[in-house]
Amino acid sequence: MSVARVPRVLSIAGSDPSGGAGIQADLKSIAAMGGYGMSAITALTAQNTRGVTAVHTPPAEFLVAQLEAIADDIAVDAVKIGMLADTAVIAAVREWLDANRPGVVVLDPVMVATSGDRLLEADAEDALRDLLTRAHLITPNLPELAALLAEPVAATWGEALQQGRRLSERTGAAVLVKGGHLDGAECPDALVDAQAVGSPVVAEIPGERVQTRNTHGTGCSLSSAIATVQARTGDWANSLAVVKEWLRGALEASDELEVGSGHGPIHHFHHARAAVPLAPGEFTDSLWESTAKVRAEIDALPFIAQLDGGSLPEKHFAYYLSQDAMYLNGYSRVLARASALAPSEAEQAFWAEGARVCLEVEAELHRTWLSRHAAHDAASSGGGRGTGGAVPGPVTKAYVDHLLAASASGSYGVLAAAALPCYWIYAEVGAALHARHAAREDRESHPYAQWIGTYADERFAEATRRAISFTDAAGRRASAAEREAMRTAFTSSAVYEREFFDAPRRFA
Ligand SMILES: Nc1ncnc2c1ncn2[C@@H]1O[C@H](COP(=O)(O)OP(=O)(O)O)[C@@H](O)[C@H]1O
Ligand SMILES: Cc1ncc(COP(=O)(O)O)c(N)n1
Repeated sequence: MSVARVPRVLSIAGSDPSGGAGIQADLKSIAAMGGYGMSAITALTAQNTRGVTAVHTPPAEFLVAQLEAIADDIAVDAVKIGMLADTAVIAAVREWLDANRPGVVVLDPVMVATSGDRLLEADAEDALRDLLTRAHLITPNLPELAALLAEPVAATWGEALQQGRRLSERTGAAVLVKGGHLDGAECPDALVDAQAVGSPVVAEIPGERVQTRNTHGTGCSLSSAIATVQARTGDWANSLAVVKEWLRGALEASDELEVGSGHGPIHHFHHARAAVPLAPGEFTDSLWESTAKVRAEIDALPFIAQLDGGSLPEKHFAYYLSQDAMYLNGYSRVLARASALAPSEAEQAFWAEGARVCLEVEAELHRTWLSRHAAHDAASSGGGRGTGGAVPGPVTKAYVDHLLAASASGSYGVLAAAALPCYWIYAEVGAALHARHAAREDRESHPYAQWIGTYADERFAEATRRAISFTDAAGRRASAAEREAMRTAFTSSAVYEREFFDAPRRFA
């Protein structure tokens, strides 16, 4: 069999205006699998995720006109057949298939929608049985498999495979037996071909059931996707494996779509999300989201509770301040590097100002806080200018090394993402501490009242908003790989933020 690089795949099916099933699902699935999609519409439905309210079937001659227009001009590598509505439509499709004999014909014997509405007139079932012999692969769900055989619906997977073999025997086509309607946590699929040498079960792919209501159009999507991959690769078992993995991702990502209140559609392009332009704020929101666990751990640290309640040992506070001063010195150099790499003057000025402020705050720490803390001086080991004599603790050293490595990466985006948690997490932790403090009756006598007062700095809050917005813009410009490197840099810094708050307890 010849294979097509971009297979031209024709869907002969009904329209679902809500976009989740029918030709709309087929065109998305064909494109998602790398094919060029076309559609000849058999019938129009009025439906949404809750059900079908009306069906209009145009005269079969108009379907014939569509099919002829396509075949006159375009080579068709694969055909997927879905909703057929009535006997006149089935006859038109049968004649077209007999005249054109496409290399891949996948037939999804659509009878009843997920919502329970009929999509094939009851008197057309015999005509559909006859059409099955023209297909290479038939993809019934369990109720359709049973209806085509005029048998009860299979209660077990073993029974379903037996029914698949019987349908394959009767039609000469391979049957994809689908486990979507089974009870339980498993959702297997199997390719059954009565003419195969050895076992009729040519391939069986186990699958875990994805917990979601969004299964509208899974059968349509599966059948058109498998037709496309088959036209590309010429290997049914491999096509099923590829499509099943894609379908699992599409079901898992379906909640992102927020379409309708019933059985929603699947996310056909879940695998291409990295190629979609990001909305403003979307990237940094997702960075923030991916550090939710670390931030919850920070909120639960004894250091935060003790600073809040006033019981933080002075030795811990002094250690924290002296490490903060040393950190700020390194951080200032890192921000200066961000300024040097910045793609715009606004960003260049912003990071340079950040670098200057760090040195100012460091000096202020020495002038006011650190000079008062004898514990800090006792812990110092003499020497280094700008650090008050103390040496960087293990966390300070590791955090600054991580930031310096990000600045050596040469990527402005990675460096901005690495620098951001120090603004963002510190601002959030400080704002929460400050809000709780402001609500206290006894705040005048709180031993750390003055320090907690420094957390309500509107200039720092504004700088944080700008750092977020610059990092977000860098993320939007970045390639998928650079964005991943930015995420790694950001989440590592968030972990160092946690370790930094916890360091006094461990090392003071
Ligand atoms: N909740 C689910 N989790 C994982 N796969 C599913 C789920 N529901 C359906 N599938 C898969 O979707 C495809 C369509 O299955 P099925 O629901 O049986 O057919 P239909 O959509 O035609 O009723 C099959 O590959 C099946 O295994
Ligand atoms: C036009 C049209 N065709 C097919 C289906 C079946 O959908 P499902 O794949 O959920 O069984 C549908 N609901 N509408």
